[in-house]
Amino acid sequence: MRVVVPFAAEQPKTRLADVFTPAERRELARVMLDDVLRALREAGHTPEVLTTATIDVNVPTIVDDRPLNAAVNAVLADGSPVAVVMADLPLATPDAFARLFASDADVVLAPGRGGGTNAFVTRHSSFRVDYHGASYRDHRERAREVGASVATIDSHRLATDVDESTDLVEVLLHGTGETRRWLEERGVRLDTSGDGRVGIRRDDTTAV
Ligand SMILES: Nc1nc2c(ncn2[C@@H]2O[C@H](COP(=O)(O)OP(=O)(O)OP(=O)(O)O)[C@@H](O)[C@H]2O)c(=O)[nH]1
Ligand SMILES: C[C@H](OP(=O)(O)O)C(=O)O
Repeated sequence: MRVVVPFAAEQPKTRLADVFTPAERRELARVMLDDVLRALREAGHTPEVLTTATIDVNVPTIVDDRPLNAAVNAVLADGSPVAVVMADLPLATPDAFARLFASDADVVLAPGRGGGTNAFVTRHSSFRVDYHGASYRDHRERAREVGASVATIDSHRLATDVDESTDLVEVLLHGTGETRRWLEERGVRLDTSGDGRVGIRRDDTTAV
């Protein structure tokens, strides 16, 4: 099955502007992409990157500068089974991906924290994406509308996409790949000083 990884190459991770400079956000996006590609390869897949601009990466790329939905739906228009896996899932492991691919439902969804769709498999030629907002809920409805059977994968590792600074807590606690190392090298640390949830701070800046 084709496995396609959408990647915003140019101004990624804008919701992390309170923690990282634009250059750091590009680096972070790339190191997360590399972690995802490594886990997919170790799970036995041959991923392709669907990127908004040319990047130097040792897997096949499709360059498409249209918005996310248009670019992914152009891939789905082929009608063949395909998996779409977001590039910002640094906790993803081969075992977590194996669960995604093990289900034989027509549409298999891995929801993200906060309502998104972090990965899916479709074996139904009419299924199309409608990302943003509560896209997990929207994708379930879309799948049902086209008569597809639907399964949901309950996985902390696949549900953890890195959008906001609080998501970095999960990477520092549970990461096993390069993204955790990259964060630690840049002085990103757990902040356990508060009474409530653990946060993050940077050694070289004020707490965030
Ligand atoms: N090909 C493609 N991929 C995209 C596009 N927008 C986002 N992505 C990818 O889709 C996944 C989820 O996107 P977001 O969480 O919105 O990531 P982002 O756009 O880098 O972050 P924000 O600027 O904070 O929204 C990530 O793998 C992105 O790299 C796009 O327009 N085209
Ligand atoms: C693309 C979007 O990602 P999020 O903004 O939820 O990370 C979604 O999954 O619908």
